[in-house]
Amino acid sequence: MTRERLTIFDTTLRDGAQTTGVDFSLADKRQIAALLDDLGVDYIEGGYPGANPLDTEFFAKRPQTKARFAAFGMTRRQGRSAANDPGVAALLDADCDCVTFVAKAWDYQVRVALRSTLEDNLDGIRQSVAAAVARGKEALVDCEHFFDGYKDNRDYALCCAIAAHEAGARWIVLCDTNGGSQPHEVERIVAEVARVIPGERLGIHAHDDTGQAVAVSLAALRGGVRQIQGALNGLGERCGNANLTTIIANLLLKSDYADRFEIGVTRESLTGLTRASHALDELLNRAPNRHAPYVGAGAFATKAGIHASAVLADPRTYEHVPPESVGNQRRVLVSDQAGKSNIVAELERLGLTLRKDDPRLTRLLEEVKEKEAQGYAFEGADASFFLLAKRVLGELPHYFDIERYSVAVDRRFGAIGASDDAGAEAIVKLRIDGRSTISAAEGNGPINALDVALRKDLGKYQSFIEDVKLVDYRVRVFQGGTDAVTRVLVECADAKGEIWSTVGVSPNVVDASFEALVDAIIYKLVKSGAT
Ligand SMILES: CC(=O)SCCNC(=O)CCNC(=O)[C@H](O)C(C)(C)COP(=O)(O)OP(=O)(O)OC[C@H]1O[C@@H](n2cnc3c(N)ncnc32)[C@H](O)[C@@H]1OP(=O)(O)O
Ligand SMILES: CC(=O)C(=O)O
Repeated sequence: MTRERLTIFDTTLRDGAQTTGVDFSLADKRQIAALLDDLGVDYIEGGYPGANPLDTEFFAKRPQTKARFAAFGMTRRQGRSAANDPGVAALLDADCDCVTFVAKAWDYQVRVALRSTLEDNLDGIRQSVAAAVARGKEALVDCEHFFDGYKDNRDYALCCAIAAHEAGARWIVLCDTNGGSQPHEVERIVAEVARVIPGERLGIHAHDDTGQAVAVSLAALRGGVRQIQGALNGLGERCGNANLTTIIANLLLKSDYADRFEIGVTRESLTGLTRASHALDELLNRAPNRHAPYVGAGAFATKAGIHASAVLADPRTYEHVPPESVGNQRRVLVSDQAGKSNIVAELERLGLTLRKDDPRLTRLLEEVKEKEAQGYAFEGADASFFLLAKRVLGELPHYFDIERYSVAVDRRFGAIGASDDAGAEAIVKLRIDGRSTISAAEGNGPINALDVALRKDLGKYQSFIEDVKLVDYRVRVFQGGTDAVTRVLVECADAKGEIWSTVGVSPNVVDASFEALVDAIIYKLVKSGAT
């Protein structure tokens, strides 16, 4: 059966720039465009030339993409002709393949927001589209508030869409701008519109204000649209746009869509989806959403013991698609919810083999549960779990003893006009092979000072840890109040790119940090084969 071609339109660089807390640089925009192009989307909406210097500069030297490159902006302002509107001129002059005009499609918005007449708005749509077509650009019209408008004044909303179509727009995009529409409404309305304008000219642009933008987009597809708009990781105004990361995976992996439709993203490039999603977060300096469908670290993570034992028998018992299909991976977590199956799986991932009937496994599981009850969390500290397992198995080499450490925090208040000065000093005393070493270090804070002092002189082991870098440090205080227990998670990396996490727990944040730092060093020594 031949499949119908479906068009994917990405607006990460335009609507995504309207996300609270997102502030793209020019370099970010270029990298994101390349990321999207590698993925295989059909259109990349680059931004709004003329609205701000960044977007104007971005369009002055457009990225070279296989995807069609779109400039976004509004239809001509009221009281002006399209030929005499600097905003429209900036769009027509922009180095792009197509222009997306945003146009009001709800009579109430025309009256209240534009303070214009219904006829002038229609004329603005016609003139703007015609001007783009005359300049040899493909035109798209985002019919803003289309669904709310349709429910309020069906005829006017349709007139806007028809005006765009008749003026020569390639795509008429029905927008759920306020994000309040329900999937069943959208499916019905799209099916009605598709009786007037062919579905292969219709698109959907949905916002996620009811948490249903993906469902709304897929409902619109069932209703008849053949273009889906969205943004990577669901970036966008307010609660975001339809999450293209999720939509693309659904379209390729769910047979209802995959059997009927073909998209530019291939099954092969789908295996880069998790990487692309995380690369975007990295550029934005945001932690990836662990719970994101398909690409989150938790999307294929199994915590419950009962699930783990089934997943080990056959992953399909608790996985709706194979994690590799989207470039993600299966994880079986170790925690107080674990059974022996979780432990066996995690040990195996860490390179340790233990049979399920080995009595040491029972001891290890008991230790895990006991430590978790004290506040440890091994789920995010695989290296500490590895060391615990090695200890229980009697396989952990003894490298050094810690005799003591101390830390002093110092703050000097400057004279008027001079700046304040804050810092910390730490001393760490170790015994290695019967010899005491004492190291002192300064740092910008107590943990930094301790970290530097601990790694300053490890005697014969020093060469094994030279390339260790602390890359993340997180503190969680639980049980409230000043007598609370503190959990510290530390993430380290080495020159080979290996990353490992350790945990420390104590009522004292410095002590918890020291425990996690020591585990991080011992893990590196074990992994390096130091004896
Ligand atoms: C649904 C969406 O997400 S649309 C996303 C739009 N994106 C953005 O707004 C981000 C970039 N925007 C901007 O930088 C600025 O708003 C600009 C440069 C476009 C315009 O700035 P200003 O000229 O200062 O106008 P301002 O933003 O205050 O108001 C928008 C104006 O456009 C008019 N307008 C809004 N939509 C349309 C439209 N589709 N067609 C014609 N005019 C429109 C409004 O009536 C208002 O007119 P007014 O200035 O006569 O009151
Ligand atoms: C065009 C657009 O971003 C919207 O209507 O939501």
